[in-house]
Formats: sequence, C-alpha cells, structure tokens
Amino acid sequence: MKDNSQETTHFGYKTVDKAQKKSLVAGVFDSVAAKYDVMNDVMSFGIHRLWKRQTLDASGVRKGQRILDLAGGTGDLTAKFSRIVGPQGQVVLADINDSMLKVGRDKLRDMGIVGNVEYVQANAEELPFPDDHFDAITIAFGLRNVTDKDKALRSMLRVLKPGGRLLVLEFSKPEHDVLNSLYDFYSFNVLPQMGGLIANDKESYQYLAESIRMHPDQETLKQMMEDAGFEQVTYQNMTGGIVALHRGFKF
Ligand SMILES: C[S@@+](CC[C@H](N)C(=O)[O-])C[C@H]1O[C@@H](n2cnc3c(N)ncnc32)[C@H](O)[C@@H]1O
Repeated sequence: MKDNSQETTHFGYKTVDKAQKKSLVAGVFDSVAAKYDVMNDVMSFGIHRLWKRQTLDASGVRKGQRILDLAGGTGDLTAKFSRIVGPQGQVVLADINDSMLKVGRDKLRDMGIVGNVEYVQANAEELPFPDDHFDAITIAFGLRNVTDKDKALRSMLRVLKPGGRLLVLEFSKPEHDVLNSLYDFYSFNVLPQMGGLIANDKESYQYLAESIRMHPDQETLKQMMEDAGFEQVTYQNMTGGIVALHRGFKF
C-alpha cells in the first residue's frame, strides 16, 4: 500500500494534502480578521493579554533592538515591542495573511504607532530576511497553523542573531484531567457557538478547537525546537498548561 503520510497533514481533525493547508488556513483568517480582536477578548475572558504580557517579560527585549513578531496578525505584541525598542529599534510584523496584516496595520496606526514598525507578508517556512538579522522573534498562536513546523523553526533560527532568542506562545496541553475535561467542553461546545454569534463563523472556531488538540504538547514542541537547532530550550505553562511559552536561544 502507498504511504501518503509525506504528502498529507492536519487541518484541525481533517487530513488534507499539504499543498491544501495553506489556503484552508488563509480562509480561516480571511474570515475572522475583522472580528479577531474582539473574539480573542471574549473567548479568553481577556486572559490572552496576560499571556502576551508574560511573553513580553520573557523576551528580554531592549531599546534599539530589531524584533520579528511572526504570524503577528493584528499586532498586539508588535505594539508593545514598538514602544520598548524606541525610534532606534525596529519591529517587523510578518504574517502570511493580508487581511490580518491590514487589520493590524490600521489598528497600530490608529494607536499612533508609526515609524519603527514594518509590515511584511511572509510565510514562516521561508522567511524573506537575511541570516543573523533579529535580536528576538516571537510567534504567538501562529505555529499551530503552519504546515511544516520544522521548516519554519529552522527558518526562524537562520534569521535570528547569535545570542538571540525565540519565544513560542501557543495553546498546549492542560496539566490536570479535570481542567482538560472542562476545557474540552468549553472548546467544542461553547467556542464554536460564540464564533457563530460574534463572528458569524462557527466553522473557523471549530477549526481553532481542533487545531489546538492536534498541536504538539509541551515536551514534543521542546524537542522540535532542539531538533531545529535551538539551545537551552525551556517552557513555562500558563493557566494550567492551556497555554505554554517556549523559549530557546541561538548560540
Ligand atoms: C491566531 S493568529 C495570532 C495573531 C497574533 N500573533 C496574536 O497572538 O494575536 C495566527 C496568525 O498566524 C498567521 N499564519 C498562519 N500561517 C502562517 C504562516 N505559515 N506564516 C506566517 N503566518 C501565518 C495567520 O495569518 C494569523 O494571522
């Protein structure tokens, strides 16, 4: 029998051709872009702001540095980094999706964030930046959607300066069974309904729940980062492991 596993991947719980996933993910984010920020606040009860704050604290970013906010979407982290790096620094908000980038660009301009932010449409798997270019890279709730995660991690390593760090903020595996069951109920029963009511898009939020379950757990992602060449990889669980922040260095 022919082994098709090299050509297929997951889109939520569905098995699809690798070539198809990119456009399926694009469809999700084209559809949710306009309501993305409000959905984030509602779905997470505002807690995503704390997760992002912790990411910022772990980034060690300083004035004058060059930062890549990869899969940066509507730019929450970019906005914060822009203020920290100041006029001598630079933040690149890169995302594969034009609709998300547009919402991010408009939001940040309305906030008066201009001058040190650049917007780049790019696939995490093939970053269009020179080697050894960024002091830090963040990818928040983005890696899950990437087709070839190993390739993306290697691409991030390449564009990171020696001494630089990568922070991966992503949904992960809750540490306790009770939390896991509650979270399952919420994800598969409440979340898609909310998506239907607020964003008029139940399916995209069903994908969100499924894609979270299919994403590698804490230890697997740590190993993937090490295999890609990152060193001193550690992670910290947040909200009982619903989310984990992985950090790795390039030396
Ligand atoms: C859930 S949003 C996260 C946005 C933002 N980082 C945040 O935390 O609010 C995921 C983002 O990943 C982007 N994305 C998906 N696949 C990507 C890829 N291969 N390369 C770059 N960005 C990608 C999507 O377009 C979307 O904007």
